[in-house]
Amino acid sequence: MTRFTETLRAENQQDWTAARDHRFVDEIFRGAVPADVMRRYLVQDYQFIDRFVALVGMAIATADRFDSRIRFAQFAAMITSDENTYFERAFDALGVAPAERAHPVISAPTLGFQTLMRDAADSGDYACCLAVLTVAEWLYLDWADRPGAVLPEDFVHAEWITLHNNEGFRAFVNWLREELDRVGEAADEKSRQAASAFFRRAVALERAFFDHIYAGS
Ligand SMILES: Cc1ncc(C[n+]2csc(CCO)c2C)c(N)n1
Repeated sequence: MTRFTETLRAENQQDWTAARDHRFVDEIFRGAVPADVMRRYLVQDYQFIDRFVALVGMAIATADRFDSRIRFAQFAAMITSDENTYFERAFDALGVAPAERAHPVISAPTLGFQTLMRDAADSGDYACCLAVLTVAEWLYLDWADRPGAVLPEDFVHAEWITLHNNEGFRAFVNWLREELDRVGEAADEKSRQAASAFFRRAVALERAFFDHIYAGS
């Protein structure tokens, strides 16, 4: 039987591929993302984390197994720890002012993501939470995973790649996919449809997010 996550990706192949093979991805591997584009990207991306952690919280609450709760709890601890100072260092290197880090004008795709994550959490449905989390992680592993690629010199570019293609991240994405396969295959058709709709919205927004950082440059 085809994996549920494979079916979901295939249903969204156009947006998925457009994101994975985006100009941004090509440029970041060459270390050639223009500074103003990288600045816009990271400033907007930084506005994700709050709703993202809330969504992980709902996944912890709605998971059907203790083991799954533990996985997500450990993931939440990792993404909220002080260990990763990438954004701070990147903002320093790119000269992003404090107000722009804390309270930027929120772009339409960022607002779309915030709404999507809120909607998924409000659904109180584990498969719907998983669908959104899986896209956010799996699509990033997919673009960042270029075996043998030489990393760019600038850490702003290089670390954004290695954050999304390291072994720990890969293992977590593999687990997320297995989890969504398992839960999706056990769900009734109506719940599966609901999770599919969240997956679709997430993939479309990932593409729109990459697109919009180039608008106007
Ligand atoms: C638009 C956008 N989509 C997905 C990710 C990937 N991502 C979102 S939260 C998270 C875990 C904590 O870093 C990861 C890997 C991103 N950064 N920006």
